[in-house]
Amino acid sequence: MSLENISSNRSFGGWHKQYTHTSRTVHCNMRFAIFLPPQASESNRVPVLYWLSGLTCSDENFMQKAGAHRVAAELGIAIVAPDTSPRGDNIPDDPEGAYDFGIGAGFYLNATEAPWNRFYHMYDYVVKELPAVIEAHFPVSDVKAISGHSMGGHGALTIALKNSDDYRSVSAFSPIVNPAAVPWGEKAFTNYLGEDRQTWLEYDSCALIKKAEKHLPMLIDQGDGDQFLHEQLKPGNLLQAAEEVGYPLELRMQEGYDHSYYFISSFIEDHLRFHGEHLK
Ligand SMILES: N[C@@H](CCC(=O)N[C@@H](CS)C(=O)NCC(=O)O)C(=O)O
Repeated sequence: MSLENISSNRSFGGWHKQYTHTSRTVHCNMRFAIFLPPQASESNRVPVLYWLSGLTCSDENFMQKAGAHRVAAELGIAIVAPDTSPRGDNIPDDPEGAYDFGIGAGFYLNATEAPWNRFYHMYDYVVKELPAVIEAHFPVSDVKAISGHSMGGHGALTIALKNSDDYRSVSAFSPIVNPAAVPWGEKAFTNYLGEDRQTWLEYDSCALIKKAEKHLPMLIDQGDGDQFLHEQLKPGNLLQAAEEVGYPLELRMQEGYDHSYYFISSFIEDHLRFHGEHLK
C-alpha cells in the first residue's frame, strides 16, 4: 500500500500533511489529512482522534477552520481527517448535483443499492482501511477516539456505538442523531440502502444506543441557533433514547451558536481535552 504525500506544513511544532492513496474499500483514490503533534516519534507512538466532517466537506475544512492543532500539539494527540465520500469523475453522484447526497455526502455507511454499492463504503473505509493505513505509515498507536460534525457527527456516533471496543471516547458537534427519521437521512438511506427502513436502523444512533452493550464516554455540543436543529438534527431524540437505557450522554446546548465552523472552533478545545483524558 503506497501513500502519496501532497502537502506538508509545520503547525504548532508538529506537522499537517495531506496524502492520497488507492482505496481497496471505496475503489478510488482517496485523500486524507493528518496532524502529527511534536511528541510523535517511532519511540513514542501517539493516540489518534479520527474526525469525520459534514456535508460538502473534504479533508480540509476541519484542519483549516477548527483551530484544533494548538491543543492537539499540547496533548500529544494525532488527528486524522478523511474525505466525506469517494470522489472522482467516475464516481456516481446526485443526478441533480445536490449537496446532501452523493459526492461529499457518503453518510459513513456501506451502500447496498446500485450504483452506489460499488464505491460508497465509507463505513468500512473509516472503521477498517483507514486506521490500518494510518497505523502502518505514521508514528501512532492503535489507541483511538472519534468525533465529527453534522453528517460526520452521525458517523462518529454510529461507528463508536457499533465498535465500542475500538474507541476510548466519542464526541460530536451538531450531529444528525436520528437519520432514519429526518429528511437528510431519508434521502440518503433510501438511495444507499433501499426502501426497507429496518436496514436503516443499523446506521441510526437513536436505535443503536438502545442496543449498546458497552458505554463509552460521549460528549455532544449543539448550538441552539443552528438552522438545521429542529428539522434535521433533533438531539433530544438521542437524549431520550440514552435516558431509556441509562447511557451516560452529556449533551450541551450552546446558546446562540449556529451550524458553522465558528461554533466548532469555539468548543473544539473542550472536545480535545475530553478525548485527551480517555486516550491516556
Ligand atoms: N450547503 C448547505 C449546508 C452545508 C453545510 O452546512 N455543511 C456543513 C456540514 S453539514 C459544513 O461544515 N460546511 C463546510 C464549512 O463550513 O466549511 C446549505 O447551504 O444549506
